[in-house]
Amino acid sequence: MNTLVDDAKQHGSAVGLTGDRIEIEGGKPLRGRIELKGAKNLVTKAMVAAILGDTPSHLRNVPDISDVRIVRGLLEVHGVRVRESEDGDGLLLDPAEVESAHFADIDAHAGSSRIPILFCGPLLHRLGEAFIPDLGGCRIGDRPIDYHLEVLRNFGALVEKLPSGIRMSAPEGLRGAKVALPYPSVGATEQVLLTAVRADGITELSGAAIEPEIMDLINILQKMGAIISVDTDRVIRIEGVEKLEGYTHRALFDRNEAASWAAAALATEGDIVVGGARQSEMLTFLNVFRKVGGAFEIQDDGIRFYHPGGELKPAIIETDVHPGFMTDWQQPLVVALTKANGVSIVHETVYEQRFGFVDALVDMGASIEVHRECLGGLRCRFGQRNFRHSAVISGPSHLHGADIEVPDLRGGFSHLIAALTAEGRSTVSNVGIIARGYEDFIGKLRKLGADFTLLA
Ligand SMILES: CC(=O)N[C@H]1[C@@H](OP(=O)(O)OP(=O)(O)OC[C@H]2O[C@@H](n3ccc(=O)[nH]c3=O)[C@H](O)[C@@H]2O)O[C@H](CO)[C@@H](O)[C@@H]1O
Ligand SMILES: C=C(OP(=O)(O)O)C(=O)O
Repeated sequence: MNTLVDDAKQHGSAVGLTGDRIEIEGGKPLRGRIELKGAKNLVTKAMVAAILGDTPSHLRNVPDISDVRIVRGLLEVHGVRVRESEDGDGLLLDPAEVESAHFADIDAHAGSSRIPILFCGPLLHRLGEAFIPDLGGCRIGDRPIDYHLEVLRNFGALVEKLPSGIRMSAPEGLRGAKVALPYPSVGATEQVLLTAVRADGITELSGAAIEPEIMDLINILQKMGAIISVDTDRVIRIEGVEKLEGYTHRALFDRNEAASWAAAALATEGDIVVGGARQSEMLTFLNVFRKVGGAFEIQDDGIRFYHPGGELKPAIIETDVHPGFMTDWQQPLVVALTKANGVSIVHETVYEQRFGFVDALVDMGASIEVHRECLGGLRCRFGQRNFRHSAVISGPSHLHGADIEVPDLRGGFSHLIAALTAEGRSTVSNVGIIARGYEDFIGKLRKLGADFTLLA
């Protein structure tokens, strides 16, 4: 398994980031405008969907992040020809040669992202077999893939676990199935969609996740020729079809990146216009942002997030599946909550170990305790187990500079914000990990007036 430092180097160098440490002089409000591109959590899946088409696909609004580069490499190993579109804003993905590819290099992609597991359905349809190397992604809990494997077995796939990954085959093809997820997993819902669209017959999925990125994947699949209906109560029905075409699609904006810059504006007492952000996919975030004392203005082509002056207020937040408060939003917002006047609670109900990042905030002077109990109201899956998954944040705290190390993608962004708000100088290392999901975050920080130096 890769170490954190290996991960950081891999992701940073994938996007040409020179240096893996950043020295930040805190205390300057971030001000200005930045532009978002497509969502990491949609774009990478949309790229995989291109394998299902008989003709090339054109995906627009693609961010230059390392997860996209990694999935591009994986697609190329599987015979998909990938090139930039002429407008420089997207990718052309041509799956014509998938059948003749010899994917000898697949092991080189082990541990790099979570996306390889979503290759199963499309590859089983095209080749009758698939090999999935060990997965990567953020280290925020066990991240099992039992739902994925169970779903694939329901479609008729044979699953064989090997020391280096998972081998799958479907000697008799895949057929539609009635599938119920025990928890509305985003990845497992996408697994069902990408497999059911070309399976023989009808699939009914209950307990589905309905995140906006999933809805946009459904838009893409419908453009390709799929028949999918989204019913009430987390039920999705898919009628398998024999043939799908390529698609042309502009990817949904990255609402997780938007929430991160919003939190940065609030914590640094700044004012950031996040170009490309939209209200409807961020309703839940906007409510919380307003309740803690942030202000926003919905514009035609983005959202302005700013600190309107006055005290920030504490909040009780429970992360949840959509339409709840997204788990990927909590880490940047926790930094703003360290500045609020009173006691806030953040109950993480999606991942069991997503508070590793707070140790660094405590070193910087924040008062945060993480408990095993479900604090907040909901009893979640982690309550009677040994996971420290409820954070109590007492503020306001005055953060001071420190040497800190990025633990994962969102935790890393929260560390950047903490350093930007702190008094004095901080050194944040392993920043390459942030390149997994934030396009040109160094350029954006510069544009917003942050005071920093990138170190080798
Ligand atoms: C690339 C991508 O899109 N990543 C997002 C995706 O991750 P990802 O798709 O991995 O997250 P899931 O929704 O699947 O995970 C939710 C929960 O289900 C559990 N689980 C999941 C699958 C499984 O087979 N067994 C199982 O127990 C997980 O351990 C976790 O506790 O959704 C998460 C929840 O919105 C986001 O935080 C991630 O940013
Ligand atoms: C957890 C995340 O991503 P991944 O699932 O790719 O690790 C994230 O985007 O915060």
